[in-house]
Amino acid sequence: MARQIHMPEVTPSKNAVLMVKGLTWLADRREILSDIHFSLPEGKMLGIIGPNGAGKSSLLRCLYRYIKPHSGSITLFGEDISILSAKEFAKQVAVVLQDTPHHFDLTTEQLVAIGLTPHKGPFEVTNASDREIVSDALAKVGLCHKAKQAYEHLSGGEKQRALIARAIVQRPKLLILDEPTNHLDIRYQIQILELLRSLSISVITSIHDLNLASALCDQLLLLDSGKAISHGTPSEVLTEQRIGEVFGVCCKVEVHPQHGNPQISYFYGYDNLSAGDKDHEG
Ligand SMILES: Nc1ncnc2c1ncn2[C@@H]1O[C@H](COP(=O)(O)OP(=O)(O)OP(=O)(O)O)[C@@H](O)[C@H]1O
Repeated sequence: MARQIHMPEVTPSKNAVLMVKGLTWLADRREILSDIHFSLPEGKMLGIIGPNGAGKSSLLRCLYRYIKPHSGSITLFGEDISILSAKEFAKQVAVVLQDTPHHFDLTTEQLVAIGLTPHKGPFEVTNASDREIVSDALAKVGLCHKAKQAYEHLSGGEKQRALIARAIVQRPKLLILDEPTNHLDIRYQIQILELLRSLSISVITSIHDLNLASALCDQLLLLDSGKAISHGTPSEVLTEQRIGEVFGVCCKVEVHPQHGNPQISYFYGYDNLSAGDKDHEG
């Protein structure tokens, strides 16, 4: 049976921060992302969801200019992102990745202060107001007590929170995160996503936990085998049928008693792996 695609029209909107049209990206002559369209309204949080190998990180890499799409366009406040200078781009877009280069020599607060760079002129030194911005960001992610400690000696979850603090300090208009909750315990998963929501900036984040995505994202974009299968509110995207088709699992979707968005319960003992095993392998 043909799968139903649920994609609203991408209409140019005055308050769209980001507009993606017809984005296609190939690696080794294989189409990894196929004709992706979506737009992100200002101040909203968009969760990119989908099975392993669906193309979530590849899409984010196109958005933060690590890779160049083979066709299609990406505009930020109406401007093609490929023509922005590195500094101009960094003033508007901050990125938090899972794997970051080692920062052996830096304390946590020094790492966070790197986020100030796009807003400073050459040779400008850190002043009292910069230090306040850094300590504010450390407080927001619960890391004040680690300010003077070597960043390399933080735990995986603490490093992740320090990187989010660095992105906050950058004061971006758009924040792009690749699985920011990966290393975090459940308390910090909720806290960090709530923090991101409270920043009043537009956020695009890939996320594996569908219940967390449902609770905290305004919109979801569901990818499968490099194609956008569905885009809309969590209630529009997270249906039992679609989750079954795309992830190959059996589930029940109910209304969450607190936030009213879908709450998914998974059933065990159903071998739907063949239906869900759609990585791009081969
Ligand atoms: N540079 C590359 N060269 C070749 N193949 C690539 C490259 N980058 C990504 N791919 C392939 O593209 C597909 C999508 O990868 P991507 O990392 O974007 O998926 P994902 O949805 O983020 O997966 P996961 O949930 O496992 O992190 C995978 O099959 C991957 O092997």
